[in-house]
Amino acid sequence: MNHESLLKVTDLTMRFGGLVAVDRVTLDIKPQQVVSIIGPNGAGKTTVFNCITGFYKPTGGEVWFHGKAIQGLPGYKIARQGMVRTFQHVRLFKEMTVIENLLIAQHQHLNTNLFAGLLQTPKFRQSEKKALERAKYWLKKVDLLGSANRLAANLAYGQQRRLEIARCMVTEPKLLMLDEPAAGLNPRETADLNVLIDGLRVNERISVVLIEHDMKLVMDISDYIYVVNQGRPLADGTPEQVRANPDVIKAYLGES
Ligand SMILES: Nc1ncnc2c1ncn2[C@@H]1O[C@H](COP(=O)(O)OP(=O)(O)OP(=O)(O)O)[C@@H](O)[C@H]1O
Repeated sequence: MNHESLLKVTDLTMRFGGLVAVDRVTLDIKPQQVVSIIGPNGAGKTTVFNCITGFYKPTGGEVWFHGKAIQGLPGYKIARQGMVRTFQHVRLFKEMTVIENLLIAQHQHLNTNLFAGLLQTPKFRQSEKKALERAKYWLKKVDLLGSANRLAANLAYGQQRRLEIARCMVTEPKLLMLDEPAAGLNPRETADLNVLIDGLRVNERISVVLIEHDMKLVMDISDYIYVVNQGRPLADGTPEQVRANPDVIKAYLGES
């Protein structure tokens, strides 16, 4: 295993009965890299995410994160090792306020001891204070500080998507996985997302993997791109290399 890698996936395979949804996909994500996975609808991108993040148990292949084999571990254990994700569809606690969403994410992540909470031990109070500071820091970053006490359900769609990213970031991950973060956003919101993701790499020094259909965003933001087609790797390279790859042009870019 290459110790330069943050995430290394080799020959990842996922079968559903007779369907091979993911067929020997290989990925190599370095620290502080933004990497996109692209491909047409049904290519297997979300299934790759589900296998890596522990929502599915892959039927084959290896997943190494930070030097440890993690394939087959449950999602919560993988999340605690510093890999967190968003989903294609917004998944917030809609009946809670914006800031409560960020506080509960930290409780879930740290598995805060309820007993310590009831007793209000100094250690517990200290960690509550830190959790609140982190929540405020991320609300500011995603431009939602003014909406801290609104119900998540009452936010505009673009704000909900930003809150999801903040909810991941308060757990201080090493790797953030975003499933179609620009879907449903207007061009201005997509441009803001571009700046936000770039800031995660530069300021927070984390890596980001995204599944995305917005080619402008993908080409602008990615250090490296993997293309999958019908579950199989089709091509990979820098945005320039992928843009110039005849197979990719034929299969995808030529379509739009
Ligand atoms: N739980 C499941 N059971 C059976 N088949 C599944 C399951 N999840 C995904 N598939 C199938 O696996 C294939 C890949 O689906 P997947 O959602 O990973 O594609 P995708 O590239 O993410 O598509 P999109 O861009 O539309 O989100 C599809 O044929 C899909 O129907």
